[in-house]
Amino acid sequence: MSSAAPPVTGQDHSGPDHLWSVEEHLEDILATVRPLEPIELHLLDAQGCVLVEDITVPVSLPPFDNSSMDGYAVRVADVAGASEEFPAALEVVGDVAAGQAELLHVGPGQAARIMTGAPLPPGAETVVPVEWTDGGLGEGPVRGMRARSLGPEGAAGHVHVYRPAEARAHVRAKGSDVKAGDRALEAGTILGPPQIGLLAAIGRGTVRVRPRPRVVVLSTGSELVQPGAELGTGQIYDSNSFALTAAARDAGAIAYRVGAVADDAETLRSTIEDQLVRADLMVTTGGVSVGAYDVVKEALSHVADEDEAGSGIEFRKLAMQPGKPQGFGSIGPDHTPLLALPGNPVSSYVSFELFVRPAIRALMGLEDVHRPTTRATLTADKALTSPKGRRQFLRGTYGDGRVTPVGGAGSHLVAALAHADALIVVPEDTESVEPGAEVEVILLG
Ligand SMILES: Nc1nc2c(c(=O)[nH]1)N[C@H]1C(S)=C(S)[C@@H](COP(=O)(O)OP(=O)(O)OC[C@H]3O[C@@H](n4cnc5c(N)ncnc54)[C@H](O)[C@@H]3O)O[C@H]1N2
Ligand code: MOO
Repeated sequence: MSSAAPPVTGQDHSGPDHLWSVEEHLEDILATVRPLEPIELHLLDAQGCVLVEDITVPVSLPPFDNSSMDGYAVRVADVAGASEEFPAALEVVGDVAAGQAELLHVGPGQAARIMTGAPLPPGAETVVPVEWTDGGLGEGPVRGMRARSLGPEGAAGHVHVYRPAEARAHVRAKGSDVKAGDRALEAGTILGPPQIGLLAAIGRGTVRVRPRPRVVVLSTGSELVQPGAELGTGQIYDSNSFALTAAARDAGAIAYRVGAVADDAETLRSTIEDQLVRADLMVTTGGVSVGAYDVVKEALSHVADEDEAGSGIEFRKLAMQPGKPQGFGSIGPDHTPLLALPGNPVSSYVSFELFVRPAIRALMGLEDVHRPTTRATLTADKALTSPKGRRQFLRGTYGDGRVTPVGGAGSHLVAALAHADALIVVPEDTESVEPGAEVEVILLG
């Protein structure tokens, strides 16, 4: 609709017709949003969070030499040259099980039955797997040990060993994983399942991380009905608050969905005030364009705290499609950032991906706040068209270096959005893209 060129940073943004570029709006948001203060969290509560401390290993892993096989702990010389024809016959002095505190001593001509993970008993130099022995049964090689409850005699008597073993075979050395004093994890690490596993393995119960931001999602519109209820004339189901709450969780936030608020400025203002207590970031949808019932704009245009420079919500137009009308600023005593997204479902989702997701990830202290992008060859029946001066984000499916549009450009097309896994980016100065052309693609993961 507009032929305005993408604005240049530093130019006057004050005019109502000024179109902000996607980058300018995002820069503005990211300049405002600061990482949350670190807190100490239990390991599972810290999943997905950024570590803010270096973690040093207090105790080596493994903490002691232990067996990697169920078998017999023996001396190397006692099994040297052993074969099926000429097995080594050893006296079994007992069992060493994982977690057993009292250790047997293995002397010359002796063997201790040992379980995976159990400490190598003093005197023993190596482990022969049970499959290389007769398991004490005297009937040739066995496939495993009999359960202790079924065959308690297995911990005594004699065992025939059919193969030799080198020193420390099937032995996991103390400290072979990490040593006491080593750096286990560095500050800045994102705690995924393996990192949480390592922290637990070295005995850490809690860690200092930046917490997940609490994001409150609130939709507006008197036409909106909660899914599951009956639709009246002129009503539609509230899908935005569900999509965006899910998207906020997917981005790493603890997200709270507030049911749709009717188009009444006073109700909206008080609902937002009530919600501020549990919000590190507020997201609203709808009510930001130029209609007579565009209540978000009406309610939030004048919330600036006169004592605090820079507070308040500013409504602006962006050189993008969908997602042209946007509001951004801070609100309440703690200057909680608030993003007011347009109501059209695809517009709100695309806006979330471009602006809210990076804000959530910045609050988490993540370095890389953006979705991955790639270049792909456009597969389509006909050329794509895009309004001049607006960066267009079309929905598509991506695979094998190719991207195919799904549905059209309409910002009401939720079904097509549900079948897309990528956004096709058509730059501001491009009005048409031919099939076979290379395009930029944002991968939605
Ligand atoms: N005269 C003009 N009209 C419009 C303009 C404009 O520049 N001049 N901009 C258009 C664009 S672009 C957009 S985007 C929308 C944004 O409108 P609002 O943010 O005020 O959103 P609403 O009017 O409240 O709703 C728009 C549309 O989306 C549906 N909607 C809203 N909330 C939900 C929800 N939670 N779940 C599902 N669907 C929702 C709503 O029913 C409307 O159909 O303005 C254009 N108009
Ligand atoms: O720009 Mo609106 O967000 O197209 O639908």
